Amino acid sequence: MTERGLLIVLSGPSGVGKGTVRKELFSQPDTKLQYSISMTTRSPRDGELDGIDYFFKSREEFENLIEADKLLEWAEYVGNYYGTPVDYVEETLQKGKDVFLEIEVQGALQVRKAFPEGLFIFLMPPSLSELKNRIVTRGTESEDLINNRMKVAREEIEMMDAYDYVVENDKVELACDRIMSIVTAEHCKRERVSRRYKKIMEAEF
Ligand SMILES: Nc1nc2c(ncn2[C@@H]2O[C@H](COP(=O)(O)OP(=O)(O)O)[C@@H](O)[C@H]2O)c(=O)[nH]1
Ligand SMILES: Nc1ncnc2c1ncn2[C@@H]1O[C@H](COP(=O)(O)OP(=O)(O)O)[C@@H](O)[C@H]1O
Repeated sequence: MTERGLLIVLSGPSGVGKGTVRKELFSQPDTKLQYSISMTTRSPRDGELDGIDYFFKSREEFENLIEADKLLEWAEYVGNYYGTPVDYVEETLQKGKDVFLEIEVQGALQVRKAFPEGLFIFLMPPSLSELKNRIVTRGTESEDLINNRMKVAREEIEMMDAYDYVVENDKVELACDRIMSIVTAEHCKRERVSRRYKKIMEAEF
């Protein structure tokens, strides 16, 4: 039987660099991680493509997915719905592959309930002023939305204790290295536990 893959959840406040870090991780040709593309009712930003960045849905379509139990988790975040397709996650883990979710805090806490064995990583900005600086520099949000996101960000940072690891995103490459070291260490730990478990179960009694 194939060992199930590891579910890796990366979250953190808006603007901390989750998307940037995730793209950098997935640009590495030897990556074995599988990215789960989320559903959202947010409008595509310039350059974003349906089925690549997100599956873009109407509110009605999204609510139908909730009704049909097609989402592992979902959350309403700054006026839009975001959610993770459950079938993709389940099927990929079943094949023994690691699935990577990049989601906000409310959703991560729901995943924690469904997958307590998952690996939960919180991406932290070097400071709140640097966080605001990054959101402003990205230039995708109006002033109102930026203030809204900063308010939500403070509440999100308070939730970091619910995660297994906190990783600082000072430099993108360093944050990626830290995340990959955590994933590698977690695999080693699970293999050791699994070998010990097999040894106990196979022993004569
Ligand atoms: N709960 C949940 N959050 C998601 C999902 N996909 C993306 N998000 C999060 O929703 C928030 C807003 O995403 P987005 O509008 O793309 O803005 P950005 O990440 O700040 O550039 C971010 O914190 C994302 O990580 C999802 O499937 N579920
Ligand atoms: N380590 C970093 N140092 C400086 N700027 C960064 C870093 N990581 C991300 N950024 C910038 O911060 C902004 C927000 O990053 P993004 O990945 O969109 O954040 P999130 O997905 O968490 O909302 C972008 O303009 C991005 O280029």
